[in-house]
Amino acid sequence: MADRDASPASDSSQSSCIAVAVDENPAPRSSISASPPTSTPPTSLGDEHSVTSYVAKMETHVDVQEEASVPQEIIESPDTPQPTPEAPQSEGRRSARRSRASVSTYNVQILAGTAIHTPTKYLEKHHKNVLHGPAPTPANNEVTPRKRGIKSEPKEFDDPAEEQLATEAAQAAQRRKSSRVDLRREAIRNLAAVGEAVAHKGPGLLSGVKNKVQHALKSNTVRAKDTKKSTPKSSRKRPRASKAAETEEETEEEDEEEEEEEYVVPVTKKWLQQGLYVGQHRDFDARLSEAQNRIRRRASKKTENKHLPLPMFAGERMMSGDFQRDFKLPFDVYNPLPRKVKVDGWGKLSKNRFIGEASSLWKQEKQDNSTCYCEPEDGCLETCHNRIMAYECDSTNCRLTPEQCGNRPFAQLKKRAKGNGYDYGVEVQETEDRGYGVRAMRTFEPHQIIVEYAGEIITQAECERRMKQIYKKDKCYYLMSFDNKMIIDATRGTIARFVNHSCEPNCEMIKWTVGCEPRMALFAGSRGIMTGEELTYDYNFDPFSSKNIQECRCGTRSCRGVLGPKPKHQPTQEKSMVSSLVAGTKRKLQEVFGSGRGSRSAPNSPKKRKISAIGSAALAKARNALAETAAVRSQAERDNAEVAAQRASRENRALRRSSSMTLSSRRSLIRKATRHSLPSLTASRQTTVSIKRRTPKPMSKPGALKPIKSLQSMLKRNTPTLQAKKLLPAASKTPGSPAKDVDSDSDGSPNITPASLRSASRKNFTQSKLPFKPLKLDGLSTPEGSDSMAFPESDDEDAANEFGSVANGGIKGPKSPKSPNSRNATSVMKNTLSRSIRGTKRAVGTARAIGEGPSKSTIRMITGVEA
Ligand SMILES: C[S@@+](CC[C@H](N)C(=O)[O-])C[C@H]1O[C@@H](n2cnc3c(N)ncnc32)[C@H](O)[C@@H]1O
Repeated sequence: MADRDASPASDSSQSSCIAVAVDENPAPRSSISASPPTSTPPTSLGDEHSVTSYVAKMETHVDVQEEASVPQEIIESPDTPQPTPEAPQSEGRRSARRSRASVSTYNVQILAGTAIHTPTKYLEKHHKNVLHGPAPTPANNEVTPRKRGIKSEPKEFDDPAEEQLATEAAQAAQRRKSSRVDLRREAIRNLAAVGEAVAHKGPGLLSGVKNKVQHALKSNTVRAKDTKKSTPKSSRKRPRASKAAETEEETEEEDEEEEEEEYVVPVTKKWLQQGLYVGQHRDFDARLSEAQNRIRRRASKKTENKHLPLPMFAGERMMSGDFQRDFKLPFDVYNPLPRKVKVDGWGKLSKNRFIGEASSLWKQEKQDNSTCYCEPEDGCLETCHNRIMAYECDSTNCRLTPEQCGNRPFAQLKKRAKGNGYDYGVEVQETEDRGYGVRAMRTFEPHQIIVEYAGEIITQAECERRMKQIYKKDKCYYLMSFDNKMIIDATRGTIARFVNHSCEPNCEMIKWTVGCEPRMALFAGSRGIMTGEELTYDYNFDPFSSKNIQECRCGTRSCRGVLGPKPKHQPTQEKSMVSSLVAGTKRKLQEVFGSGRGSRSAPNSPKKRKISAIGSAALAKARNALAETAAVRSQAERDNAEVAAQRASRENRALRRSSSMTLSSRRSLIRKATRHSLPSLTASRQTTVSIKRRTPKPMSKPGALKPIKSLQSMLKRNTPTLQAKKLLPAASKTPGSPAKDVDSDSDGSPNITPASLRSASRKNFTQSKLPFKPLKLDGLSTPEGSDSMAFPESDDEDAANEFGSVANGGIKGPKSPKSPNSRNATSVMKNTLSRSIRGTKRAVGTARAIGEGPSKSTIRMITGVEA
């Protein structure tokens, strides 16, 4: 056998046999340890046998289990027949097992207490061992029979090395056990001390403490049914509380009986097992493995919020219950990543492109220039003339360097576009119910430029063609009318085309002139923009026909309900004002042609015939003029309907924008600066157009006005015609002027009612008498091409006088200084007619421009095809 033992061909089973042989014929252990070369190397000290024979290892374990299950009494009973070494062995195999049992296997790391990794699957078991067991008492502070059985087994070691190892292992085990026992003993001592204290201080304290403990640890209380089963009833000792407790009523004792069955598990730290914030979902059970938790979570089918991990359950209140909204980080820490959204049908253009005739048309239109007179210390801020007029400063119209000048928004934008996504600051985002929208990825200061509305610049004719042919079936239009004859079609354009409408917008679309070219851009409103906000502006929608009116889903408080104007429901006073102006003109025409009551000429005189002939020709013209007036009126009515629809929100916004730029405030300020007594027409959609002397307020918006001491001088320099202000008092003293009406209010803020306007129209549009030509405000012209804000020139004054003379007595009336008696009546009438019509148109245009403010009078979205 020894030969076989040394044989290189022997396998593990063979070595098992060898072990048996060794037991029977004692031989030096060293020969046994000479394992065959095929065996695995030892994995631990004293493991020689186990590594050479897997079966042997298992057997050892079985033996230990068997011994452990032998009751103590049986082991210690003298009656029990004990196997003696001399006892005959029925099988050699049995004795082999016995001999192997004496060779215990040890894991050095576990013995030394350096084993740091415990597989998760053992955790629960370990957890139970440590936490779930009943509190030990000194009485049961003894080793279990199983362990005792192992330990008490006498061991005989042939090999001194082996003996030493066994001794060391036993000591290590003892150390571990004793430290645990020490802790338990200490805990028990503490409990005893508490019990004593309770006994001295009475039952009140006991019940108080008991309640508190029960309350605090209620959530950690578990039933120990399984433990109860395994533990003999006699060994389950509850801590004796006190004599007082014993005197409690039986009912209480019954309760206690129930409570006895429960024991408290101390609160333990839930260790993170992987990743940051692991186990932060509510149903996480620290005693289960990650995988088990995952399975449980899936089984529960609860939808979990997938946002960034939170501190344990923080914000849960916000995300559930009444709030029901997703968690959002504060804006100042929130920095969304730029995303690129691909939108079908969007051809990107980064700057305007003139199409067809539009280019030549634009060049034909002589653009006004503006120059600023700012000093470097002014920095082209609120007081900059260019800024007021919405002109961008550049080297041609501003003396400041780009660094000094603060009125170059489009240049700023260009620089910004070269940066990264955050610099650019806007991105397309899909909205819930309004298609795409645009949101801010950064903050914008009040009135700061955000993005340019650029696209193809087309003529009105081209726009109509496109609408009828190309965009006929489209639901979204990207057409923006920003000039009398120009339209920006941003179907191919910048991202600004995606900005949605809101009745309470946070941005404004404003037309600027940059290097003699019109450009449109979205500017932040007076509140500024926060990161993440959706950008909106008021479309001032022109739906062309009622068929194209779309429902507004802006969801704001003052939502008008539709993107277009609301259906006409009530005639406004503005409308009546416009109609009365037109009616007044008609009446005058009738007066001119003799049908009026004021005609004094003889019915059949040659003069009358001549006049009548002239009159009939003029009448035809007048009819045409009336038709034109009617067209103007219908347009005005349409606008009025829109005005009515927008009134509420405009008023609100006007209030909010008290410090922002309005057309009227511009005019008011300019007039104030030039010390004209002419009151400004307040941009208002009220039923009466109030004329007030306003105290200009400071404004921060680009192009806004601010009371400035230098403005007057600047305007003097800039506008020589303003020198004519000296003539103003004379003008205001003109007989028949509405000066009395205007100054009727004691506070100097008179109202102009439709009646007074009517009388004003009869009395030559007294405003027209102003002998100066104020600064021409860009973007205020009527759709017909006449500049509503340009006051009549000197010939208008003449016309007005002539008109006045007609009104005051026909051709026989007072003569104008520039209308000699010899002037042909025909030309007088022609002039009168055409000017009266022009005056009416102007009045209508002015009335329209009044509530619409700068640029906005013409800037509007267009949708749908003309009905
Ligand atoms: C210039 S586009 C704006 C971008 C558009 N949402 C898109 O997806 O392309 C104008 C169109 O957007 C929609 N829209 C914009 N604002 C809206 C609002 N407040 N309510 C409903 N629809 C709106 C309308 O269909 C409108 O014709």
